[in-house]
Amino acid sequence: MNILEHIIANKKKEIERHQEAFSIERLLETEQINRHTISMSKSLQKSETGIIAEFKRKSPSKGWIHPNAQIKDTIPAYEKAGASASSILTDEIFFGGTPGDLCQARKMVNMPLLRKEFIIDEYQIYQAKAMGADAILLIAAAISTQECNRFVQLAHQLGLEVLLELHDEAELCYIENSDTDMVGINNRDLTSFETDINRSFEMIKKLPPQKLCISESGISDPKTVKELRAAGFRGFLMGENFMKHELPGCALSAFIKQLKI
Ligand SMILES: O=P(O)(O)OC[C@@H](O)[C@@H](O)c1c[nH]c2ccccc12
Repeated sequence: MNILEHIIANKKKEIERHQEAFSIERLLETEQINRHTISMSKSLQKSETGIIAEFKRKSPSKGWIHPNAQIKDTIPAYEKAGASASSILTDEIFFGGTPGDLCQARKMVNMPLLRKEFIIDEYQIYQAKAMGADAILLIAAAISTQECNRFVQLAHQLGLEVLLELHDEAELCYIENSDTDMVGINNRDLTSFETDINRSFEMIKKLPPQKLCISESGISDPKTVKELRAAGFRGFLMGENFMKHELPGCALSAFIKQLKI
């Protein structure tokens, strides 16, 4: 079993547990379910920098990055530093996040929030809305094209935007029939953890020119962001580079200053 399969096997059990504790009917009664979401794609389109700053305490590839990071110390600081959006990991076992992290962040900021999760079931999309997310991630490698289309439709019904993550050419078929708002190219191979920024440069040539493209993972240099922007990317998803610092918001602020030079 590769790591992605391992995560998904655990996710299935987690979804069952969550659903038993809190049914879809109950999610539909929560406060955030009717909230007007903020458009992440528009925020990226109008931003000069396009940084999506991620909140991630640990990862399967790096182990613990910032075990005691707090939402209250990080997410408002990301917003103040000029993040166009924030991505919040809600996976507990592998990434050290909690659903409560996203709920807490929602109360503190007005920037768009992406629920970073391994979505394999409609239930998680209702959950994302109830937590206060504005957008969800769908990972092509984790779902079929049929599931992808179904999940995009449900997300849109709930007012959530969709970031569809692709890794290689074989996954281009996922964008053919689905109406995703943003396409992400993950520079990290989720089965081997290797990162290669050239993935982004190669894949963008194959994407329809009108798609809003985001480069994800392994970015640490403002020069790389500038090159990716010149190649057509409008969003840059960065986690470890900020989270490895005691104060991730300060690290983002310094990065954005360098980007503007
Ligand atoms: O910490 P990095 O290398 O800057 O990467 C951030 C983000 O792209 C990465 O966390 C990520 C991209 N796609 C994912 C899917 C699931 C979990 C995590 C991810």
